Amino acid sequence: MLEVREVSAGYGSDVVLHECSLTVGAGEVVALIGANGAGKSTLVKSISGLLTLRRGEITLDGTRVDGLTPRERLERGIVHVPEGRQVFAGLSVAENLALGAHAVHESRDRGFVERCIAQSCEYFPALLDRLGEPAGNLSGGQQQMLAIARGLMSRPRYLLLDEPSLGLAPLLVSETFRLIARLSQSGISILLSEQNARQSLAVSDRAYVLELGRITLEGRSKAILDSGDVSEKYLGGSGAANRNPSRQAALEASLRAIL
Ligand SMILES: Nc1ncnc2c1ncn2[C@@H]1O[C@H](COP(=O)(O)OP(=O)(O)OP(=O)(O)O)[C@@H](O)[C@H]1O
Repeated sequence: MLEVREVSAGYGSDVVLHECSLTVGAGEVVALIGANGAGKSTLVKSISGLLTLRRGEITLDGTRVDGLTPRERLERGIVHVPEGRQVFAGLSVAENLALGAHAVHESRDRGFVERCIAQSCEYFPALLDRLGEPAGNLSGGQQQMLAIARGLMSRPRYLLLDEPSLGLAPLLVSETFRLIARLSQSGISILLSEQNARQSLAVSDRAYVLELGRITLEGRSKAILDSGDVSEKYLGGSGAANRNPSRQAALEASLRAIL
């Protein structure tokens, strides 16, 4: 089990998360839902190690991991697929995927990497046809698939998906949520950070609602969906991302730190 206990975190003098606690059990899909700016990405970055905690602790199967580097957490199976896809546009699809394998395996053995690519792309057959092309040539939806496939190259036990449906056309959004269900069936535990509350609740076992850096609601996803406890502001759709160049630069730096 992945356990986040009373975690506070932030940037500079700003405290964004206030004593947040959540768990992701083996084989579970857990949704972390909240509006733009609620702190979802900050919580995900705290778990993967891109952000240092101010307070609290994070354990994996009872062992503290919050003192570990992002790479050490990756090696223990905590894999972060960051918001905004962040594929390396100038590198080929295969090179982007290989980076995922190299992030955890020192071996640069070509056969090994090729086997990893074949396994990861079982979920994304369309990528197999385009391995030699620059990732920048792919559509937005395909780049999102590539970002997830790159995460799978690291053989996750706990996959942290940050806003995977953001900016995708409705058909691709549905496809992304179907993919999450398939990944879960293969035994990967998933923390799904999303603004798209309705579909996240539909695909997850349990959910937490994050508002202004605080967990304000938690429970079985179906019960939350049925109860109407989550207001229209969460169920209204995917919302628009709060994008600005400096934030985009910070996101890209995050990706480089993971890989
Ligand atoms: N790198 C950063 N430096 C400073 N402040 C940041 C940084 N990243 C996020 N923030 C701020 O932290 C708060 C929470 O942002 P966060 O990205 O965690 O929210 P979110 O729920 O993931 O929303 P979004 O959908 O916009 O990603 C916001 O006020 C945001 O402006």
